[in-house]
Amino acid sequence: MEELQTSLEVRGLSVSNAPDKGRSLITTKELYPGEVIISQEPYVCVPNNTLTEPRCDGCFSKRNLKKCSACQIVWYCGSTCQKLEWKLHRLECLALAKLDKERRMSVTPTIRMMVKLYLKRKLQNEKVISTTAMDNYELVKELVSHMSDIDEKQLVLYAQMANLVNLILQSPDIDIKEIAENFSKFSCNAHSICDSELRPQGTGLYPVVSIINHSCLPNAVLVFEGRLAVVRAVQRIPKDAEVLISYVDTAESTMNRQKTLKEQYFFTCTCPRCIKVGQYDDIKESAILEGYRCRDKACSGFLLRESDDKGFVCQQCGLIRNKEDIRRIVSDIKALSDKALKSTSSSNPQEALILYKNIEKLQKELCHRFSVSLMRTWEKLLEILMQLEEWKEALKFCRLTIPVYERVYPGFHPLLGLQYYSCGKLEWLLGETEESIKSLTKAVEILQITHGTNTPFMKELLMKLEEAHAEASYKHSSMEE
Ligand SMILES: C[S@@+](CC[C@H](N)C(=O)[O-])C[C@H]1O[C@@H](n2cnc3c(N)ncnc32)[C@H](O)[C@@H]1O
Repeated sequence: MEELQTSLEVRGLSVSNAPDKGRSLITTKELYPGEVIISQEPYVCVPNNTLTEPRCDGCFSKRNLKKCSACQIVWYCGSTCQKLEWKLHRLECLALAKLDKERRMSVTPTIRMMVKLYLKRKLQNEKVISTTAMDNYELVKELVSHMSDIDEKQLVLYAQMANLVNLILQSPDIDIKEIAENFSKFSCNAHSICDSELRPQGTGLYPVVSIINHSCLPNAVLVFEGRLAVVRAVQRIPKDAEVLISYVDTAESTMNRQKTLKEQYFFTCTCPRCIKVGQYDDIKESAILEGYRCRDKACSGFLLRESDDKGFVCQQCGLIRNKEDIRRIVSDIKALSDKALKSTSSSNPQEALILYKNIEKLQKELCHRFSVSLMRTWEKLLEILMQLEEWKEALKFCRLTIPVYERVYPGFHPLLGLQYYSCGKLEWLLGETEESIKSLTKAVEILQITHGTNTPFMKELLMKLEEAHAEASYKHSSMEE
C-alpha cells in the first residue's frame, strides 16, 4: 500500500478512507478538463467471447482469428497478440486442455478471468512476470467483496464457479472460499472494457481504477484505449477533492440508478442528485424520464398520479389521462417489445425495423418527449437503420436523440460526443457538409476532453472534420465562380 501511495503521489493523487465509502481516490493537485488522472493496464482481462462471436485474447479484435489448437478455447488474431499473452496462456492452456468437452463448454469469460487471476499471481510469485506498485495481487486483496451482503442463491453460484476454477487449476494451495470471494470482488470492481465508441469488448480488473467511487454527477470519466483504462477529468477538480466516476447510466431516473447501485454495489448513493430523491425537482425529473405525456399534444407538461389513483394529471394544463388508456398502450408496447427483441436476436433487421417503428409510434402517444424509453427506441432504430444502410432515416433518428442526450447527460459526456460524431458522419455521407461541420465540431469539443487528442480514434475524427472544412470551402469557391 505504501508503494502504491508513492506511485500515486507523483500523479497528484492519494488514497484516503471514508467511513461510509471505504477507500477513495483524492487529488493532491488541481486538475483540468481533459487531463488524465490515472491510467492502468488490467491485472487480468478477458474478451467477451461467445461461441458464435469469438475475439482475440490480446486485442479483442474479431478479425483473422485462429483458435489455440491445444486448448480449443482461446483465439488470437496473430503472433503479436499470442506472444503478448504467452506466459500466462501457456499455463492456462495446459489446464484447459485437460478438461473434457462438456466442461470446456462451461468455461465462460468470467471463469477464465478467475483462472488467469490465479495464474498471474503464481507467475508473479515465481518472478516470471514482474510486479509493480500498480500491478500486484496485494491490490486485488484490498478490493471490497461485499460477501456479507450477498444472498444465498448468489453464494451458491459463486461456490459452484469456484469449484470449476479449482478443478481447472488443480493447485493444492488455492482456497475455494477465497475464489468465491474473488468472484464477488469481480462483480463490484471489474470493468467492462469498451472500444472508443463505447461498445463492450471484454472485462478487466483494474485494482487501482477500482479505488474510484461513484457519483451520479461525476467529475471524471473512464474510457479505454485498447485494454488500457484511462480516467480523465471532465471538469476542473480542485486539490483535495475526491475523484468520482459513474458506475451507472446517468440518464436513468434516481430510483432506477439507486436500484442498480444497491443491487450490484450494495450502497445507497448520496450524491447531490440522489439526495434530492422525494423532493419536487426529483419527482418532476423522474416523471419526465419515465412518465407519460399530456393528452394535449401541444402541451409539454409532465404528469403525476392523481390522489384518488384514477389517472394522471398534467402539471402544466391540468388535463387528466385515464389510467385504462395508459394501461392499454403500455401493454401494447410490451407485446411489441417482446417480439422486437426476438427479431433482433434472430438477425431479422427488416422485421425489427417495423416493430420498433410501431413501438415508437405508441411511445410518442404515451411518453414525455424527453423520456428515456423513447430515447432508447430511437437509439435502436438508429442502430437497425445503420445496419440496413438507410442513411437518411438513420440521420433522422440520430438527430432526434441529441436534444434528449443534451438534457440527460452533462456537457462533457462521451455518449453525447459520440452521438454528434454519428450525426456528423451521416451528414457528411449525405452531402450535408455545413451541418456535418457543426456536428463534427461539437463531437471534437466533447470527445477531446473525454477521449484525449492523441488516439487513432480522435485523429480520425479530426481528419474527418478537416475534410469537411475542405469540402465546404471547395463548394463555396465553385459557387463563386
Ligand atoms: C469499485 S469499489 C470503490 C472503492 C471502494 N470504496 C474500496 O474501498 O475499495 C465499489 C464499492 O465502493 C463503495 N462505494 C462506491 N461509491 C460509493 C458511494 N458513492 N457511496 C458509498 N459507497 C460507495 C461501495 O461499497 C461499492 O461497492
